[in-house]
Amino acid sequence: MLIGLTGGIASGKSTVATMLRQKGLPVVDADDIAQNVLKPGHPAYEEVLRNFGPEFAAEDGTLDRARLRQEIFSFPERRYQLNTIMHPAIARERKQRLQELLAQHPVVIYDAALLIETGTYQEMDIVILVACEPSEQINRIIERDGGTREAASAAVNAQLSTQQRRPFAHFVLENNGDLAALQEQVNELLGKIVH
Ligand SMILES: CC(C)(COP(=O)(O)OP(=O)(O)OC[C@H]1O[C@@H](n2cnc3c(N)ncnc32)[C@H](O)[C@@H]1O)[C@@H](O)C(=O)NCCC(=O)NCCS
Ligand SMILES: Nc1ncnc2c1ncn2[C@@H]1O[C@H](COP(=O)(O)OP(=O)(O)OP(=O)(O)O)[C@@H](O)[C@H]1O
Repeated sequence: MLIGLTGGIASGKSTVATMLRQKGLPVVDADDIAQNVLKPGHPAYEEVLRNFGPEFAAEDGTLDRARLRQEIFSFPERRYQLNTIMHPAIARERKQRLQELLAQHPVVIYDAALLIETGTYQEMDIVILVACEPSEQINRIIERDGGTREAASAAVNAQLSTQQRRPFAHFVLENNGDLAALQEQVNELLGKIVH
């Protein structure tokens, strides 16, 4: 069984993923794959620099992630341009990693913010949504990543809203409370889907 875990930026997906790993479930993280695909030498890395310009490389040759992040959340057309390069490359690595894990485990989790936007939800047996108020997402982004309220708000607005995601979800974890409340919902959910 392949379970998709999704939700907006800083909604709490990685926190839920950690709770699931603690219960012994393997999790593949789309952000991890994206980082891998953007390592120097990878074709997607070369293509990003060709499209965005050499100023997006840091002095050591690695990609300037903070700069690219600011660029894609400021300009929608730049975001589409990055998505066009990244999403096919992410999809290739996703399929390979998930296939390998599914050969060894009865349940595998795929954690991706853009699960619905990219259509990847269609490959999942079950979709779990981590739901969070936008104001809370913005607070968590500022606390975790720093930056301005405007930048945090732009990142939230670059994605589907929680309300738009709800119809795609089989289960929803409401994450506006504390970590204990989230853990309780995760435990309850696991009781329903893993026997
Ligand atoms: C722009 C990049 C370099 C910024 O890196 P940074 O280390 O600052 O952030 P990180 O990788 O941890 O991403 C944080 C979150 O930003 C959001 N996000 C990232 N890319 C996008 C995008 N293209 N559109 C909307 N939201 C996005 C997601 O919620 C993600 O979880 C990086 O996010 C990236 O490579 N993005 C493109 C790949 C992608 O679409 N990733 C999401 C996979 S579902
Ligand atoms: N219930 C909670 N109480 C307190 N802090 C929380 C809670 N849920 C998440 N957080 C914190 O909010 C931040 C965002 O959570 P997390 O990294 O799990 O989100 P995410 O959805 O994986 O984000 P991204 O899409 O950016 O990868 C983290 O610093 C996390 O520790």
